[in-house]
Amino acid sequence: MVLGKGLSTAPGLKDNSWLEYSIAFIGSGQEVDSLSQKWGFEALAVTQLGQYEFFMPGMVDTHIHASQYSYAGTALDLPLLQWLNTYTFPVEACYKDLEFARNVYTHVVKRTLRNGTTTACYFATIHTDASLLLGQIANDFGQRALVGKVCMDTNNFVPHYRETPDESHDETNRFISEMLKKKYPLVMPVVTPRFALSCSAALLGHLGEIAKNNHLHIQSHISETKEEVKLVKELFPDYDSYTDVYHKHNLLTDKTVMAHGCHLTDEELKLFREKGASVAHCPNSNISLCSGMLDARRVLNHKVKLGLGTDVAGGYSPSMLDAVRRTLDTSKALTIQDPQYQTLTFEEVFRLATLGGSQALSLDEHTGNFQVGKDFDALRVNTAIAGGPIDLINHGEGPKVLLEKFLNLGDDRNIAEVYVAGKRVVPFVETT
Ligand SMILES: O=c1[nH]c(=O)c2nc[nH]c2[nH]1
Ligand SMILES: [Zn+2]
Repeated sequence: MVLGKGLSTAPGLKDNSWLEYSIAFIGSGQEVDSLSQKWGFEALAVTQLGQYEFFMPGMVDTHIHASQYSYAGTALDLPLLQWLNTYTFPVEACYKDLEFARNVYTHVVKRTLRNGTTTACYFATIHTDASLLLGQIANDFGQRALVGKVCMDTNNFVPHYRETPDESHDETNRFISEMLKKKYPLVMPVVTPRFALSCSAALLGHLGEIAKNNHLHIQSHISETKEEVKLVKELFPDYDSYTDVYHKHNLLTDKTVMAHGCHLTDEELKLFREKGASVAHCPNSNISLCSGMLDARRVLNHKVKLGLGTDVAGGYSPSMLDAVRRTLDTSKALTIQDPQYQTLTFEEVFRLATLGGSQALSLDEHTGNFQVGKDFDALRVNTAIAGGPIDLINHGEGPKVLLEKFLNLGDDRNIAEVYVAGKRVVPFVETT
């Protein structure tokens, strides 16, 4: 496949089923005639990219709270635990109201798709029907998504926003079975204990069993702040570590993604690696709530799978381009503290936002890069879009410069089209 430079092309797409299209072959734009004969398509049907355009893999948001989108960009003045009690729990309690849920969830799915998030791993709320609605909306707009009904049976500060252990267990089973019954091609349920401070040991045990028996994905939070780590130690004194709390409840598997991990020890990262669990790096949230700075290089050196997350609304931006920039900023801040530190490169961070994310969600068989057999999840980027945020002063920039400019300066105006599993999902098709 050739990027930009006025040559062609998109990867060849093979009809895989009634809806999904995977990449059948990758060839050079100069070989269109022979490729069209070999693969049986019309050479005229090939998409020709403009000089400053390219296709890139869709971005993977490995951690986003769809239910917190209504207050994104506000309420960033408290540390995590106070922030949850003051802003988050009262808002999440509103998702009992399905019309409220429909409005916010439609906005967040559209906003993230428009910003190039082809795959999202969502937290919803404790409400099963609203969580199912989020799955339906993601499916209707064509986004690939993992959707989690949040589980929490401990909440002393906002007691009307919690479940009994039995409710949480039964409603999780209902959520999973109803979601699987829908047979959405790209939307799946994910078992979602909020975090150890919100869940009794009994509930964690139930959720681990449910995930194991149904081979499901698992998501939660871990070691975001030092205060949280200290409280987990007090609440679970018989465990070796915060990670061990999840591990002993069968919640640390090769389909687990844990958000944050800023304060994980080397021993805990070794356990992550052993179990194949991954970390969602959420740098905007980590800085916005003054939680900590994840040393992403250390996670990578431990060979732990790592993706990026916006963590809306602890993170104020729903855009994965922001997550890319904050990841680079955090890495540079660590370099300021220690000039020997090996700063992440923009190419490495680009990989985290795409392939890294798909690996972190164990979806890399299907998405993350342009490889024959994977689904075509892609952004058509036009760095020179009229009225856009990028001025290309030097003519004839190569693909690497165009990509770096887009990652650092671009926004949704530069994302001309978004494809998920070969289907164009942005621009949106207006239904009325
Ligand atoms: O950033 C976060 N957002 C949340 O909603 C949350 N819940 C537990 N821990 C959390 N951290
Ligand atoms: Zn979160």
